[in-house]
Amino acid sequence: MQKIVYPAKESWEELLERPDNGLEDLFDTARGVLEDVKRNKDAALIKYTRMFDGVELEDFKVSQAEINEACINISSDLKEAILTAKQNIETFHQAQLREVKVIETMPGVQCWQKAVPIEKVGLYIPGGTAPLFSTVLMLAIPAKIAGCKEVVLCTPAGKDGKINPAILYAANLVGVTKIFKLGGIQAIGAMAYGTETVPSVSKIFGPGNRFVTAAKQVVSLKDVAIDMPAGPSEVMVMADESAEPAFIAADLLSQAEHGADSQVILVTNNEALLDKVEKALDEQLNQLSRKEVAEKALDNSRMIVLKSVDEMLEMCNEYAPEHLIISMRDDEEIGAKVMNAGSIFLGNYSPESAGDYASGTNHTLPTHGYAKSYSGVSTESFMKKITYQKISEKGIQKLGPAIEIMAAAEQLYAHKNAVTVRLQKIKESK
Ligand SMILES: NC(=O)c1ccc[n+]([C@@H]2O[C@H](COP(=O)([O-])OP(=O)(O)OC[C@H]3O[C@@H](n4cnc5c(N)ncnc54)[C@H](O)[C@@H]3O)[C@@H](O)[C@H]2O)c1
Ligand SMILES: N[C@H](CO)Cc1c[nH]c[nH+]1
Ligand SMILES: [Zn+2]
Repeated sequence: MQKIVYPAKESWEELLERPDNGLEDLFDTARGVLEDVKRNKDAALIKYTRMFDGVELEDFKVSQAEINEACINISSDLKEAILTAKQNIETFHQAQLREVKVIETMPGVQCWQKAVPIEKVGLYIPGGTAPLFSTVLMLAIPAKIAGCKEVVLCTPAGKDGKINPAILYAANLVGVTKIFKLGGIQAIGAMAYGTETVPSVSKIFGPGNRFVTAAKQVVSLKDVAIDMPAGPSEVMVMADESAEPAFIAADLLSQAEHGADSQVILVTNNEALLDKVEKALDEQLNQLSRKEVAEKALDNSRMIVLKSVDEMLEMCNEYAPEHLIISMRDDEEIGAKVMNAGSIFLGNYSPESAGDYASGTNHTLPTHGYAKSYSGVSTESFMKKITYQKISEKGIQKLGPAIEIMAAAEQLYAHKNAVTVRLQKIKESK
């Protein structure tokens, strides 16, 4: 990991650059594949699954027999752990449902807003390098709490043509049964446009690699809504002298092992930490099965020493990390000043992995600086809001003249008349 001490402000932008994942070229690739899936449906899915996943498949739908078999093959320890996570994620996401509140903006003018579920949603579960069954919980639980009627799940099959049993177990546990063996751009195309076997949906959720992220962005331009661009994982650790170097190294590696295009950044006001963290990284790297992937991600990564906590905050807000760990004495006070981050972990005992799996918060989060403008997935992401209003005779008498004047000023006389005819009727009835 590159070490940088007291960088000049002018160099920050360059320092904080994400690894170039060639997204521009990817958009062209994605467009081509998506067009083909739209036109040739299942035939295109067969072709691209062979081409990109190296799997020969005729039927993408996972059968109930496959789900049942997967459930038998999960150890009781893993089942128990998944249940703990499920409970916490349910508790946190259930609490996000809001009550409908009727607001009287003026006498006789009542307005309210009701959230209703998006009826058909598609969940993408990454499976290229690691089968992220935890993502099933993160997406399907809020979808069910929101009340979505149709939940479609796509995830790539392994070379044996099978889906990892833990993904099927988690899906079955939360009541998702429309599961398809599809990954990458073709999975996004199938859910966006529908094919002979895969139903189309109104909104697509889920993280994924750069191909998946590019495809989601392309289909979102006109065909279907998406949650957000949730690409290669990243973490920023803000640390002072109270931080534990071994914990920092572990947290950096936890996101580095996701992929070679992940990025991890340490920002500190304590220069002495750098060597200690570097040593801990070397020790811990050797114990990882995904050492090579993590090493590549560390090449994209930096340790930066800044002069003050204010500068550290400024850098964090400029970078807008997907995950932010604050291992500092005043963690809560500093955390309250953060404007741009997907999810924040406070103190020495809140590892980022807790949010990835089981504390209850959602791990589907905006990456690549999108935390400046997007939130992570929540129950609300699976809902849309409808506003209602009910205006009484008294209400339209009070509000009507303002509407008439504004409509006339915009020269929209039919708008004005919709009020005028009502006011006249009230006058005549008196
Ligand atoms: N931001 C978040 O919330 C979040 C959460 C979890 C995971 N992630 C990220 O998700 C990603 C998961 O990536 P993954 O690769 O393991 O799984 P994936 O399922 O996202 O991608 C695998 C698919 O990519 C397609 N693909 C591979 N090479 C291709 C090529 N050359 N051309 C076209 N398509 C190709 C294949 O069809 C394959 O099925 C990681 O980058 C991880 O960091 C992000
Ligand atoms: N850290 C990932 C989000 O960037 C989520 C995840 C799933 N499993 C492990 N981690
Ligand atoms: Zn993770």
